[in-house]
Amino acid sequence: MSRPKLDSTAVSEKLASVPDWEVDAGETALTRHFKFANFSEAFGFMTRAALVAEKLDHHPEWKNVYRNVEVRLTTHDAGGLTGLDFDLATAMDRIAAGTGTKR
Ligand SMILES: C[C@H](O)[C@H](O)[C@H]1CNC2=NC(N)=NC(=O)C2=N1
Repeated sequence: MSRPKLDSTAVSEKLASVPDWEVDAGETALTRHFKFANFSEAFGFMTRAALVAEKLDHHPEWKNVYRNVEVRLTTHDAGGLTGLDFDLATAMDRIAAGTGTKR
């Protein structure tokens, strides 16, 4: 699935719907740090998010340390941010909200 790279205006507009995420200076990626109650919650989040990512055919760059999950979203094919990154960010927010996220 090919999506157009978003310009600065579109990125700003879409960021309003995922306020817990940050955009890097070059507007190439969305990042968010999730902190869960324990490792099981963190890994459960990753498992559920992985299934959504596979369904979207859009995959996160992420790192898990104990109950922390660092996520970076970018569209490699487009060399920047596309609607898919915001779709996956929205899905991750929804999943985390259901698992007792601690920030
Ligand atoms: C062939 C397949 O659709 C592509 O390689 C997909 C897979 N997952 C992907 N994930 C991300 N984050 N960016 C991509 O450009 C991408 N491309």
